[in-house]
Amino acid sequence: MGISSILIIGGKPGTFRQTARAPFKVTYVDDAGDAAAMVRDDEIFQLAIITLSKTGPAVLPLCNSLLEATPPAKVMLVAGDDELQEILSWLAGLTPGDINSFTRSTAPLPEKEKTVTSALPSRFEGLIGESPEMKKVKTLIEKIAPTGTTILLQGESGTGKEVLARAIHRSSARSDRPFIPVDCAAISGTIIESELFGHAKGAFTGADRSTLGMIRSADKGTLFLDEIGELPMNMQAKLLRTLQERAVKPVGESRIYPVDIRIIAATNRNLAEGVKNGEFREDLYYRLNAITIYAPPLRERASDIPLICRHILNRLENEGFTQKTISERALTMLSAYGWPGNVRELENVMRRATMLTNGDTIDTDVLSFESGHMLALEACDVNPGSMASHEKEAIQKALQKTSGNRRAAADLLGISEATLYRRLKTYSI
Ligand SMILES: Nc1ncnc2c1ncn2[C@@H]1O[C@H](COP(=O)(O)OP(=O)(O)OP(=O)(O)O)[C@@H](O)[C@H]1O
Repeated sequence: MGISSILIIGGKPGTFRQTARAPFKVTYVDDAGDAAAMVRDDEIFQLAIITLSKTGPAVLPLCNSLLEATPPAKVMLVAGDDELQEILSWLAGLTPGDINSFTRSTAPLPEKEKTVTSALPSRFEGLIGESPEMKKVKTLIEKIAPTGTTILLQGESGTGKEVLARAIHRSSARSDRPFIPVDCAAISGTIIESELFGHAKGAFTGADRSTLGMIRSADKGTLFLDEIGELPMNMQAKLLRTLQERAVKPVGESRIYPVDIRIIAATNRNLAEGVKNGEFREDLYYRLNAITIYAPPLRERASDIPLICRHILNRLENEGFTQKTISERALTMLSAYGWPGNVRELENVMRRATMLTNGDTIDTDVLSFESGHMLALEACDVNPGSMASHEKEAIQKALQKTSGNRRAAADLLGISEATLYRRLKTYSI
């Protein structure tokens, strides 16, 4: 079944930002009656967290609806906002796989400590790879994670920089405190200051209550600044001051608040180049790259591909896909590919292949990717001609699955409609 979906009832507005990038769907509802209506309307939740101080007597019928739903949801009752806040910061650090172990360990009225301990994921969970390149990275993490040093993660998109950051957090003394990821590229320039540093009530139009901001939400924990190279110059200056003074000044406030955070920053750009071009502050660059870890691209650790594929297949099974294995021939083909999108692209290829495979075993006929990136084809029993025929077959299967709907087929194949049209012409389909 593997529904990665959580319902949260009650709680203070503004406390939920921590789970904004959590790798599962989170739905927030203020009112227990509304929540019960959603369950009656057949919305499926894997876990419901109910704040008792906000729900009153309506909690009983709601619990009944959740427990009687098909499949039944796990229910966790928390007393008030403080407990909810603690659980949310902890959820933000989980992966979809963790959710299963978490819910397995959750009784309707859990003892908090017991639940927390049994749900704690292992340090390197989600960081799959036994190649010499990955082993080097893991050894480095073991050495530097406990020191609390600021770390800069460099690597191409999709190489697993966020996975590495979570592993560092878990291996540190801060592991039971929040891990707050911030995608600097995804927050618009106008709100980034208040998102990061918080704001006072009335600081600007629409600021009807004060907020903590992500930096203070990460107090005693780890702040993961993804795509740091995209941070606007004025925010770079304010971040630098925060790091130097270990204090935050929210927008519209005159006072400053001390914070104790570990920073892990990540970028797929060459930051040193950015400094040279005047796009990134040199002082902040030196502050951030006390230690740099390079996330190796997948093509440089192709020996990890079979392990990662198995991991992805397990994850897909947890999401509700039927169990599949992968043929040796398909693995050989995957190992010959250049993976410009790294592990993220491999996940997409495996997801598509799983959807297109009717039997138990994923084979080469359902693997589709840009053949321009094939490597060393002569080293395996695959040649560019067979690659084209596999691609053609994958397109035909996708069109069959979508009853000829080209847009849906393009989505299934993970390519644009324009690319699909070009391929249809090329292969005379
Ligand atoms: N070593 C790994 N083992 C298993 N899965 C991985 C590994 N590395 C990355 N992934 C998976 O690949 C996907 C991309 O990882 P992640 O978001 O950490 O990459 P990233 O380098 O931060 O990408 P970007 O630069 O685009 O933000 C995620 O779904 C992650 O779970």
